[in-house]
Amino acid sequence: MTHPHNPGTALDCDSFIAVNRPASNRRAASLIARRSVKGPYQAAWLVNAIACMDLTTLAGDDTPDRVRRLCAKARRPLADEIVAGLGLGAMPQTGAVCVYPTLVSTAVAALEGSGIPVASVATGFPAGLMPLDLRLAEIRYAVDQGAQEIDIVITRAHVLGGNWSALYDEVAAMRAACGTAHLKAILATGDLVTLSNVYAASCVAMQAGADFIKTSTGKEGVNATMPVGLTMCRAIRDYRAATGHIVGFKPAGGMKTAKDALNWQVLMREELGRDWLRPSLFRLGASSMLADIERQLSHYVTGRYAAHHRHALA
Ligand SMILES: O=C[C@H](O)COP(=O)(O)O
Repeated sequence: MTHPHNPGTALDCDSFIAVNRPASNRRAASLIARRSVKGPYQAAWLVNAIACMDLTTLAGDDTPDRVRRLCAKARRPLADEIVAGLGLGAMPQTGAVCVYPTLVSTAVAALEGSGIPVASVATGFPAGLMPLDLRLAEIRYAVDQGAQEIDIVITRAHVLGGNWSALYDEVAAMRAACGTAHLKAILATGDLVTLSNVYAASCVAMQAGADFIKTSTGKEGVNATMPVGLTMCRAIRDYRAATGHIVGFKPAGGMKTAKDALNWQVLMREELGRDWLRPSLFRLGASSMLADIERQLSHYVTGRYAAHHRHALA
């Protein structure tokens, strides 16, 4: 991740706004309905989605072998004939590989020489219900293992109780524990009830120094949705206007199709502009989206769909 760290600001609860859900739903629906990306443009956007993907495995039965296979896929996400058919000069690579802390060293070794960073979830992922000192120790462990990006989870109770200073202090302490690693703050928006809470939590995470704000762990009942994404993008925009600091966005959880990859990029393009359509400011967190992207690109190149089992992994 080449973008400089977000230095954060003091806590500023006056920056919160009330978010109108029906209006957000309408705007999110119209964004998708109005934009249809076809042909070579679609292929280019799908290749960009690969470059912006945090290729993820966060399952209870993860093993070093699974992580090594995932890392091999991160290095070579497309078959050679697709890369040649698209006329790409080089094999694309994913934006990062995202794993649990105990698998960071395996991923670092498997990605050696590729330049692909390892992201680690931490802070008692996915619920975060652990004493703060243990959550901070987990961050330091993941960084020591070689993680360059840390995906933290926030204490949802701080949001639900409106305890903004506690949320700010928690994220600021996590920011400090990350050292030079980038901090991505998972808001677990499916647990936050209102879009106004999503907006306020976004503001506090950014003020406390988050480099990215991320929707979901993939474990909540509701994961990344467009109205939530819209709300978070508006918070990023407003934070930049107020402070000049630039923060990235990561939708994550439940995204499985190439169409999802296109829709999220349309949201970025429309709400934050072209500058956000790159891995330093945009990531798609997904464990099972790459296969459909590869399938659609294969169709673009060959004119026919390969069987699903041809693109089984990730
Ligand atoms: O951060 C990434 C998510 O945990 C992935 O969620 P997913 O397994 O639903 O794609």
